[in-house]
Amino acid sequence: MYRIAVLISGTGSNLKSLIEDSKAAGLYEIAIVIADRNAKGINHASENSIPFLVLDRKDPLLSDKVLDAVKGTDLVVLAGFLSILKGQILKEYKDRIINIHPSLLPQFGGEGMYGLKVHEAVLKSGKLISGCTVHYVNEDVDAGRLILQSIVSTEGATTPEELQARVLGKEHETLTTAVRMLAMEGSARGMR
Ligand SMILES: Nc1nc2c(c(=O)[nH]1)N[C@@H](CN(C=O)c1ccc(C(=O)N[C@@H](CCC(=O)O)C(=O)O)cc1)CN2
Ligand SMILES: NCC(=O)N[C@@H]1O[C@H](COP(=O)([O-])[O-])[C@@H](O)[C@H]1O
Repeated sequence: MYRIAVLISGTGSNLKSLIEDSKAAGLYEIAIVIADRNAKGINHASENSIPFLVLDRKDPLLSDKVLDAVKGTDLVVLAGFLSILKGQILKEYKDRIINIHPSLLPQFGGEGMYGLKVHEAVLKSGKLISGCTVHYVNEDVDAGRLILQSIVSTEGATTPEELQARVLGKEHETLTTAVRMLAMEGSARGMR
């Protein structure tokens, strides 16, 4: 079975959709959930008997502790994870860490661009469309190869919260689709 680790920092709605999809699809299982703070989303793990680990985002060894915890998994999924990964994990898990970002990268990404800040910037820009992006993770924030994008209209969205809610709904289907694709590809490779 294709095993994934899911990393969170917040409410975990993307984690929740991955938990539901893993049960529905049977293509992958969530081996561990890791938070870099006492995130509400941990409740989704505990309610589904999924092992979880809470780390400290201020810990200089955070990335190394994440690497230790994800060993044995096939894919690491950053689902609202707000710490920047550094060092050995990026080498050992090259092309095996993905992230979901709430804009159409390369626009509105990079250091400092997370959560509502992204949607504020999109609305301020006057763009008629926004969306979300699943991409590979490398040492440069939000600069890895794109995997999947989904588009939403910004029409009628007057607050960042309204746009966030619209984009978040698309994130759930986009992230689960991307994970299914990688799980099928990984399982097929493993069969060769
Ligand atoms: N090596 C990488 N690590 C991470 C990436 C990445 O592409 N490469 N993506 C981020 C997720 N992300 C956008 O999708 C992102 C997350 C956080 C930040 C940011 O500026 N964070 C603040 C701290 C915020 C907090 O802890 O509350 C900061 O670092 O000062 C930007 C983009 C995940 N990791
Ligand atoms: N740059 C990273 C970033 O902004 N990630 C965003 O954090 C939210 C987490 O929501 P969730 O905890 O409900 O899944 C999501 O909107 C995700 O795109």
